[in-house]
Amino acid sequence: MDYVPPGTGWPDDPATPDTPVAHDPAEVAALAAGSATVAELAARESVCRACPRLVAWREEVARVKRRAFAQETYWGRPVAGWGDDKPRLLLLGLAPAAHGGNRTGRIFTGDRSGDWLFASLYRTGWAAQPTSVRAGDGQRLLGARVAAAVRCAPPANKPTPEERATCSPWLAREIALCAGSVRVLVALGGYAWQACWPALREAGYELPRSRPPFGHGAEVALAYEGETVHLLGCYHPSQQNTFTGRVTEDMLDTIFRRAIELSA
Ligand SMILES: O=c1cc[nH]c(=O)[nH]1
Repeated sequence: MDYVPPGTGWPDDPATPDTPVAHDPAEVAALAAGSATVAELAARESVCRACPRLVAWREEVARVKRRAFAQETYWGRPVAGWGDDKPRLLLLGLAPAAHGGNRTGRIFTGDRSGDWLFASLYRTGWAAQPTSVRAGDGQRLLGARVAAAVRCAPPANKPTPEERATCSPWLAREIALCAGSVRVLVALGGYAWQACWPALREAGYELPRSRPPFGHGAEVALAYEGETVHLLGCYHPSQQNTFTGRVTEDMLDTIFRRAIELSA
């Protein structure tokens, strides 16, 4: 087996061997819509097999592994959202990294982007620890939740438009299940900014007629059941951005401090 089968004791595995599996986009939509809790949603999406290219890639990466992690068992499955079930802050990324979330089973955990992200969340009071290295490491998000627009690690970090559309009901349902408490959403990168727009509409948010351009510090006021909710843009803390100085620690901290102000 090139991935962790459900129900075999992986810390935080939300699924059991009986969890229903989606094999095509229609099943994704039905199972996502029928999920009454974030735990149920996480269980269902964590065994999804609807995108053949992504299933093949996530399992191939889990079989071949990176040399540094050769002794580890890779998760090799879709990576659900993670954190507080009733968050004030919802963070949205692109997709699990091949040797990050696809290895550890927890989004942004065990990759360089996550090192930057969790350090900033810790400095600004949204995380209990400055690092997130593996499921069961004691990390906790404090009033925050992190999810990815696409739940499986994609080849070259680039999901196809069809894969994004197939995965969208999982994202939309997670946004809907958290909407009662969320005051601020942060899109980490332009991909998440684009992907969250239809998912927010499907989740019941009122959006401006046209989507404003993505930028670091961009702010859009949305409404959910009469309450104002803020969408913030933040450059993705990818190695490409952090190596080149396009994103600095201060820039990330500024966004998460702004999220505190807006969610107070
Ligand atoms: O969006 C994401 C999620 C995890 N790791 C990344 O590098 N990007």
